[in-house]
Amino acid sequence: MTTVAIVYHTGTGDTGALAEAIAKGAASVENVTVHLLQITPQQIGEDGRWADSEILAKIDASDAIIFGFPTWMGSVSSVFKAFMEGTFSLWFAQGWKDKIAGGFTNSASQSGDKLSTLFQLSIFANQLSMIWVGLGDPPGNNQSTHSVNDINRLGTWLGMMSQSDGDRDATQAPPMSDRITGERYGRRVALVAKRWIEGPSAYQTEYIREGAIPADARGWVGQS
Ligand SMILES: Cc1cc2nc3c(=O)[nH]c(=O)nc-3n(C[C@H](O)[C@H](O)[C@H](O)COP(=O)(O)O)c2cc1C
Repeated sequence: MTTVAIVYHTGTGDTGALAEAIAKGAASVENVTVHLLQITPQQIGEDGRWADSEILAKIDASDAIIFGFPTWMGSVSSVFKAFMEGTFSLWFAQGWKDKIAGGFTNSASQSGDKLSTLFQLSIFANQLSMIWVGLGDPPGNNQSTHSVNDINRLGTWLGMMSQSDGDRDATQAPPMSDRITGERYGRRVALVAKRWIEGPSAYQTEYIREGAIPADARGWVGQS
């Protein structure tokens, strides 16, 4: 059995909706158990660092960890930053060395400087000597025939990015194309982790046609 933990912070639920999509994708892989773990301000101590032994035990027992947070002020959200700093003793012990890592972030603007926060996160994972897994799908929405309904519509590689319109709540934002992209990313990380645990026979590379438009994404953003 391979275990994937999705550890995330969300302020108003948008990043949480993406975390659920990623969990769904990871859980679609046979023999994979998924823990969906939310980081909250209540778990932060007086020293400003995150601590929660129950959640930490579940993360410790996982083979892969996918981290997620909203991009705030062009940076990792403060609550998630407290989580990162809360792993300081783990860094000393290199306690997550050789676990598989992935990451996602969500914000209101198309760019919103999200790339800088994925940089921050990938450096964090590498400081812990984890093995980073990028998105693995080609960029969408970059030709005249493409649209916002494309998988990977924001065109990123380092990790998963989504965008949530500021005037929509978490039932609609991020849009379906981002949620499907998230599902695919969760599945990819779970497959890579499974290969890491069970060996090459447990894994087959999954490709996508460039600019593929998922049929059920249409209509979500009001387009036919
Ligand atoms: C304090 C704060 C800072 C923000 N900074 C950014 C930013 O730098 N770039 C951006 O695109 N959106 C920014 N936003 C918008 C949020 O990223 C956006 O509303 C996101 O969907 C929130 O996700 P959540 O519902 O998971 O909290 C900011 C929002 C807040 C509250």
